[in-house]
Amino acid sequence: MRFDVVSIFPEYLAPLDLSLIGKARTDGLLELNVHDLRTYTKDRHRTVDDTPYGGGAGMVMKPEPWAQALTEIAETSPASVPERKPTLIVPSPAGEVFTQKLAYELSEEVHLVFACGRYEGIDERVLEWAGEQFTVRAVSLGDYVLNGGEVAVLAMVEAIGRLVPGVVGNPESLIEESHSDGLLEYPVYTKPSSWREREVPEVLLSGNHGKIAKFRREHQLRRTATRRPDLIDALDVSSFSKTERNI
Ligand SMILES: OB(O)c1ccc2cc[nH]c2c1
Repeated sequence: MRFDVVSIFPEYLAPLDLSLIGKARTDGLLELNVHDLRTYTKDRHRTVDDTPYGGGAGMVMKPEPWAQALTEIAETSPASVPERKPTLIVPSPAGEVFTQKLAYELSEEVHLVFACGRYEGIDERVLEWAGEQFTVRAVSLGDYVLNGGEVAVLAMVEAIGRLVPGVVGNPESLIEESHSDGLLEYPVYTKPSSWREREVPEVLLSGNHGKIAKFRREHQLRRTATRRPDLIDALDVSSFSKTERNI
């Protein structure tokens, strides 16, 4: 999987040199190229923004530097072959919401390109123009607004990259995590079994794997129903036991 990120703050992406994603890059499982948008400006002030047509507060990112940067990336893309285009992800509060389902879908791609907007956003014509060379998707982390796309890209690259085979050492750990089965994950405990007068649930010390699995499933359902009732509505409960349906 190759990632390319274009930003006016390339140093914002430095955390992707660390930990799991950093090791996957060293091991050759992931490739990450970060590009400074100002490299693709032509004026002495390296201008990337200008005032909005129609008036209004703030500035808008000029289209031409983006076209230069994205064209260069597309020309070297492993996905720029007949019947296949690289995917261009544009973080935006006006985008589809990023979910674990979308992370899995995108982890199947060979080349993801991220365009980090700043100011009031990128000239809309860039997203229209880019559709010739890319599959373009505007994506939001959630219903709140950041100051630019970089933080969203950090989250998405980690969420997507960790799903690429070989990146996470034990793939089984991807199975029982939140959202992998539509539910939130169960509570976890470790030593000591008694801590500040709080005990680990007895069943987890029993060695009875059937009872442990039942305990964990019930806590997944209870936690999801309490914290994210919206996820319950989306579940296919036809496989649930009578007890599970009444939690
Ligand atoms: O909240 B966001 O995901 C986001 C993304 C891009 C820009 C550009 C200016 N503000 C932004 C916010």
